[in-house]
Amino acid sequence: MQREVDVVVLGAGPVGENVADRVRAAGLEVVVVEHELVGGECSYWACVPSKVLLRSAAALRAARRVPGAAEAITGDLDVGAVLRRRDYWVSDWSDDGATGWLDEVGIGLERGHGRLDGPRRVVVERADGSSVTLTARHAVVVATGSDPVVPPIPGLAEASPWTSREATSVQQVPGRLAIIGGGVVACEMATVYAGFGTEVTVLARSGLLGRMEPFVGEAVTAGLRELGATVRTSASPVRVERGESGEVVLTLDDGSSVTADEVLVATGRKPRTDAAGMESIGLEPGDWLEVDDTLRVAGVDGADDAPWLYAAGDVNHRALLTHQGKYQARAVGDLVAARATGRPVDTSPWGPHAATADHGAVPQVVFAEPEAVQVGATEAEARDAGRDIRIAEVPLESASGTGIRADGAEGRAKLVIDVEQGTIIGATFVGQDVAELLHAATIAIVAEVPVDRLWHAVPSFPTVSEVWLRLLEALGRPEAHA
Ligand SMILES: Cc1cc2nc3c(=O)[nH]c(=O)nc-3n(C[C@H](O)[C@H](O)[C@H](O)COP(=O)(O)OP(=O)(O)OC[C@H]3O[C@@H](n4cnc5c(N)ncnc54)[C@H](O)[C@@H]3O)c2cc1C
Ligand SMILES: NC(=O)c1ccc[n+]([C@@H]2O[C@H](COP(=O)([O-])OP(=O)(O)OC[C@H]3O[C@@H](n4cnc5c(N)ncnc54)[C@H](O)[C@@H]3O)[C@@H](O)[C@H]2O)c1
Repeated sequence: MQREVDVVVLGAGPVGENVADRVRAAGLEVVVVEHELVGGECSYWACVPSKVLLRSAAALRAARRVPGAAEAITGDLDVGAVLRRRDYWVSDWSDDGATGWLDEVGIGLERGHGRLDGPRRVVVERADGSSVTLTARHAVVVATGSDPVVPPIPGLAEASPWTSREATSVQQVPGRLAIIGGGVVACEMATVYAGFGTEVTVLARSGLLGRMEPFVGEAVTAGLRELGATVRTSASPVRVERGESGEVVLTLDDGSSVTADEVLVATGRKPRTDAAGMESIGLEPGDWLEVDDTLRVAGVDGADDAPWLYAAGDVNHRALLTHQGKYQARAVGDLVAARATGRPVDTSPWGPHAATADHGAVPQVVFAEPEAVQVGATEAEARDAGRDIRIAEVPLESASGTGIRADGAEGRAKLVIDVEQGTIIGATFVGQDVAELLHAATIAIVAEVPVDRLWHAVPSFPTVSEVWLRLLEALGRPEAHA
């Protein structure tokens, strides 16, 4: 079967859905191709279930830190209720709601495995063995996301390790969980399972959350240990074995071993481009798709006269985050629609058709214990880039709102300021509930607000946001100009 449409979107995760939404809003005919669930990894096995699994224990910990509320807590975390709330949020792994929305807005859905088959063509193999060839009049947008990497540690693959999928869709909580990795998934899942009462051992070959400011990893290491987890840094498994009893034994490089009921691999992601027909258009299967700021894929057959292949979301490796992928989706969806309908195109930096923020303004919240958030550059990244910078760094509890919120609350806040520009280029916060502090920093970076002007952005008393004032005080009041 053959079908011609304006635009084909390969992959209906959060990013593919948003591309299709923008293209459809411009009146074009668009089909999304999905071989699993509409809504993608984020909705069913990643962001949504993980944050729901984290939330109940975080709320309980927060209440325990407030005398008066703490005394009202009469029991422990109800893990069964947490899992049921997770099941609700993932719609019991049904995408009926998502496909209903596609119907409502007039986006076509082809269920099946899609692969490129030369310029502008996508072949979809359906579950019943039939296939359809979709030809795109204007563009194909690849939004196929990423898969977890399982490192080649002897015995690991044979030991049926968990990936983030099993960890977020768990029905029977294990008594002991070993986690390989020290990144975001490792820290969030260690927080979830330690909160459930599981004996958690994190095996990180270096410190935790190594891409953030060093104080973040230190705070999360301490936070996880306080929850009862064992955090072993400089520890690498060299062999993994699941015995007949079902236990998993991990032998480490120092000769010691860890025994657990399950082992979670949290060692990064690889692109879903291995079985997507990349070779048919001159690209290498299994590679991340390199794009420019308009999300156009480089080095593609048949694109000499007019661009036709774009990639958004995890698959382009710019930022493996739902919100950033959806930002790219809005830019590329509108760009494809503008090009197709002859409307003006603006790919200039910060224009509607460019994903400029990907370079220096990507926000991320790590929902660990404690929360850790960052936008823009760390001090080390700024120094490596040769920038002339100033640093402001203060304890979170220097704002009285922090102490009112929770007894014994501790944390840290840090700004990286470009001296020449006089603007913030990086911000990091760690501590309870800092997630909601982040967007102010993102706005300051994207809008390039002069730090001197921030003295006029007055945070309310007594909120945690007053830490912004403490940060400005650390930098000093601006001088009046003669
Ligand atoms: C445990 C975990 C927690 C996370 N938490 C957060 C968070 O809190 N916040 C955040 O911003 N990010 C988070 N992320 C990252 C986030 O999940 C991803 O950045 C996001 O899912 C990327 O969206 P996407 O649409 O690019 O890819 P995906 O969500 O992976 O969607 C891609 C879709 O394409 C389909 N597909 C792939 N290949 C084909 C093909 N050939 N044919 C047909 N269909 C295909 C897939 O089935 C899938 O539905 C988390 C990730 C993990 C693993
Ligand atoms: N809250 C959020 O925003 C959120 C939550 C979860 C995941 N994510 C996204 O998902 C992506 C994947 O997360 P992740 O934690 O899997 O990756 P990551 O890149 O954050 O961390 C990978 C970790 O595994 C370690 N590692 C890599 N190879 C290893 C090996 N062979 N042996 C031992 N350790 C090894 C690394 O040193 C690192 O500590 C991230 O890029 C993140 O952006 C986001």
